[in-house]
Amino acid sequence: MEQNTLRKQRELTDRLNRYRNEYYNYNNPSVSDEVYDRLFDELHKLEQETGIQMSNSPTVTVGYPVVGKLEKTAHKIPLLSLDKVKSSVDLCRFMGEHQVMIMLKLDGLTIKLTYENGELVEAATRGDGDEGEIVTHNARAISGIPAHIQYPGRLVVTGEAFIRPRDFERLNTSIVDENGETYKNGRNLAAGSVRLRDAGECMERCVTFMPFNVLEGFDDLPRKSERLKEIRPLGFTPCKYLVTKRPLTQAETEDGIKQLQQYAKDSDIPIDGIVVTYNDIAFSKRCGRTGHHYKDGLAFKFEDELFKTTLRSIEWTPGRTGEIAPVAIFAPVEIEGCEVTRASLHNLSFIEDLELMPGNRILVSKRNMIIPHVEENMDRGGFNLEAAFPHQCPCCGQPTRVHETKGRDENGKERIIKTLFCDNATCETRKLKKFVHFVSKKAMNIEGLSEATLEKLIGRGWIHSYLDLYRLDQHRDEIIRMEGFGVKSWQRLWDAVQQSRNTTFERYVIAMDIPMIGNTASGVLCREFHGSLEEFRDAVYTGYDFRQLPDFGETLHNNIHEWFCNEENFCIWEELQMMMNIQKPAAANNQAVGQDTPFAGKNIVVTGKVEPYTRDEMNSLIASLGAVAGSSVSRKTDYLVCGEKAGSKLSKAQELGIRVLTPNEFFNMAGVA
Ligand SMILES: NC(=O)c1ccc[n+]([C@@H]2O[C@H](COP(=O)([O-])OP(=O)(O)OC[C@H]3O[C@@H](n4cnc5c(N)ncnc54)[C@H](O)[C@@H]3O)[C@@H](O)[C@H]2O)c1
Ligand SMILES: [Zn+2]
Repeated sequence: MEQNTLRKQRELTDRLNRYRNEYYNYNNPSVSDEVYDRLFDELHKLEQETGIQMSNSPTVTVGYPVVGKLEKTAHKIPLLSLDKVKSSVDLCRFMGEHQVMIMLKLDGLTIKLTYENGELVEAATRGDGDEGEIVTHNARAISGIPAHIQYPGRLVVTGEAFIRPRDFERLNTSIVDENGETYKNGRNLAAGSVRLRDAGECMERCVTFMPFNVLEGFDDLPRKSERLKEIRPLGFTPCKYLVTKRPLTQAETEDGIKQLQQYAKDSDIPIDGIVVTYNDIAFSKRCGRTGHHYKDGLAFKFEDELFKTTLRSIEWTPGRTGEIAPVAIFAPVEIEGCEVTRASLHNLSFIEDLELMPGNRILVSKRNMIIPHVEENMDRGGFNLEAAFPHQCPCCGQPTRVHETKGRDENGKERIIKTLFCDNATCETRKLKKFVHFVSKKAMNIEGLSEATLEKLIGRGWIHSYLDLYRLDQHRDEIIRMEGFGVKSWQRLWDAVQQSRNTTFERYVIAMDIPMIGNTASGVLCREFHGSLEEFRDAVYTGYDFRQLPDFGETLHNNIHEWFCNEENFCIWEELQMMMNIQKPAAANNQAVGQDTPFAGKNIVVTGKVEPYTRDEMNSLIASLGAVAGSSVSRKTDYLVCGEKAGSKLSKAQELGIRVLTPNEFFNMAGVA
């Protein structure tokens, strides 16, 4: 038992350290803070039981040793973390009779600023508490850090560098991390930005600094709040706080927290809780510390709730590509007033990582308040991959296959991802999903042909191939007699089928379901091959290299060639076309526009705000010029149209020597000014 507890303790320590490294060094954690904090509490409990703490335990250390390339600096006074509580009762107990400051817990990363005789001499991160990274070069790129102050001698302030939620929302559409993925939240982006080596790039990230403590200086003032007040005239904007005048009741405490929360919301300041700290500095010092935190303060953290339930089963359903997707079915839990019983498990690797087996107790959340997500398995152990998935397709009974791809996990990190496949092209569910795709809005857009109706028609044996949809009138009388059908609904359906014959290059290509060819790629192909399906097909047969097209890579290139190599695909491609009337694309009809401007055939990326146009409107304008609207800046980009408050795309374009246009220049050249 003792041995088991110790092993578990070691395992938890290692796991938490792995998460800390991801979080602090790479700004890219693989679990949510809720899960991290729960595991942390679990480890803490075990340590109390065994009386043993590993020297690298996260409960006795802070942050994580830094691995970055920036220069390091030692902290004379260690910068520690905060102890956490989850209830206002615990908070009141902590406050007792003492005067406290109730402050915003800013959600960013800690920065320490050192001034000597009025000059900023160093800005540093917290790092592992004893040693941080020097980020002085970025100080002028962060708002709220005065370079010179009217203060003789030494002044050291600590505070938080953060990105306002509204800025994050705007920036996050264009900024990606080293893996090309967008940042999960403002904290990670702030941490990534402050540690950039290029101050220019940092500047674009709109990072703000707010002090929450004066570490050295104003030594004659006995209270923290007084020292914080004194730095305001020096040019700082300290973090918002309330100072208690007498002991607060629980209701008053909760009220104070609400007030601060509202303030943060109104002022667009990101917080993840409230900090309470004793105001008297001499008393605070006497409280002492642990390896992890000073004992004079506490954090009351707001967290997304996790709901405990039991995994009943895993449902496997093949999709149209043959990939069999797993869904967790669990005992009902009520989340935000809705009963939830299902959550996607994404793929086999996700199940393997969580070691999920029916009967396990699991924690479920609603990520961003919307999508149910299985966060954690509380009963790990005894997992066996082979037993975790069906070896026969649940639909057609054919053997399944585990497919391994180099991919990225849900946080954007590269890894091998295992997915389950049914390779049987005639697998009924696969077939059904293919038809669902074929008739969908983006593809042939046959209105009113629902999945349920398709299932019935396939079940009766009336549709085997897409062509059969256009011959459905052969079964008109039987369809009219079908349950839920009648003359009117048949007529509506048949009209919709007829209507869909008037279609476009893009829709036709999307409907064919070439792997990974969707809206964007089909648009590119349409422009490249002048809206002609024949020209596109001929290009395939003469070995056209699709990698030369914007945003087309090796995989897309191969997908197209492989698709056309399949005899059946090719027959459908040709035969179905004869039933269609393919409309010419707008740009080709409107040659004059396309040829008059320098943009025809060019790849144009837009960044920042281009008033009064929305991004969609800009993209259609670009398309109408016979150009391609790219989503990211690369060597294939010809022009970057740079609106207000541009992000990292601008520096990328400058780096690559790509021509940058102001919106006005662009409109002039396009002749739409
Ligand atoms: N998801 C993951 O994998 C992962 C990994 C490691 C850590 N984490 C998260 O980070 C937390 C630990 O990080 P931490 O040690 O920085 O602790 P913390 O962020 O919970 O609290 C301490 C920090 O709060 C900040 N702070 C903000 N406003 C403050 C104020 N007014 N007064 C004092 N301090 C203030 C300071 O930077 C201080 O260092 C964990 O609880 C977890 O939520 C997550
Ligand atoms: Zn199957």
